[in-house]
Amino acid sequence: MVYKALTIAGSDSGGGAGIQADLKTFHQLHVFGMSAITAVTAQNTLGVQGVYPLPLEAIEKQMDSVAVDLPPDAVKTGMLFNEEIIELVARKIKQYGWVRVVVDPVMIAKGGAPLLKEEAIEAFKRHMLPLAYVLTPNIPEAEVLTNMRIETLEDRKEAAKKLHDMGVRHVVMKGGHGEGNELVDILYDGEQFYEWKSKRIDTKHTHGTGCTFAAAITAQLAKGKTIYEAVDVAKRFIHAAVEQTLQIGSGHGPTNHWAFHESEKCSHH
Ligand SMILES: Nc1ncnc2c1ncn2[C@@H]1O[C@H](COP(=O)(O)OP(=O)(O)O)[C@@H](O)[C@H]1O
Ligand SMILES: Cc1ncc(COP(=O)(O)O)c(N)n1
Repeated sequence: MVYKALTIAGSDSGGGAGIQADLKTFHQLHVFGMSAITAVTAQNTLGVQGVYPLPLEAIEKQMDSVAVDLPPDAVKTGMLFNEEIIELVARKIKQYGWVRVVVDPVMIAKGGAPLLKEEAIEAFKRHMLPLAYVLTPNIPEAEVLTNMRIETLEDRKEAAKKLHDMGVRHVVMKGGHGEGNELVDILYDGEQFYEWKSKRIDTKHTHGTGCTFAAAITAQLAKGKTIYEAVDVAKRFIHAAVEQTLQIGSGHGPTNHWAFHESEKCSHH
């Protein structure tokens, strides 16, 4: 059986985040990767040098081409940039009845460049949250989406509940932006909280962590795994990718997309 996943996201010329991170991650997890590019970014480990959204027609055609011939088993969205793209992508997801949809609320690149326009945040909330089988905010993104300050673990749980009330089926809040040596990612399914704790690795090479993590969840969902199993593999995937960093570029380098596969060779996920 060949499982297929589609990523609807921005291109990162530097290869560490966006479409490139998603496809590399799908591939490492043995899922056939497909893409609909929303915007092209000129980007490297030092920052974002240019953002070029694609015409709506080009985005729509890519989604149509994939949908009619290569129906995906799971879908991921990343950089959506503006209100028009958000509305289009939401409309097409509904049109094709895609259910296993992982929405990564990409807002700003590590260096501060906006990947979602501020005036598009309301549209994002309105159109994308109800379509999210899984939403994967980091802490600052969860703060923007819920209009609340998140400091304690209790705050994170309260924000997760709010996001669930806003239409998200499963909230996976990432703890990379928290404090301390221990890092906690949480999952809320509307009833229960689950936690994944790990050691915070001391590195500046975290470009693309969010994309890679959400792509790993998407790949596992494409294979029919439960959300819990999917987050479990994604957590191990990103931990290996951050731990065995590649040391390329002179800024915030990418994660190592092949580290997980190398460390778990011969096992089937
Ligand atoms: N320094 C780190 N050491 C280990 N895991 C990390 C580190 N930074 C991020 N992660 C993991 O990478 C994923 C993305 O984290 P986060 O930084 O919160 O999101 P984003 O990359 O979207 O800002 C999470 O699963 C988080 O636990
Ligand atoms: C095209 C594109 N999409 C997303 C990100 C966010 O990356 P991160 O995973 O580090 O939050 C990025 N830098 N570029």
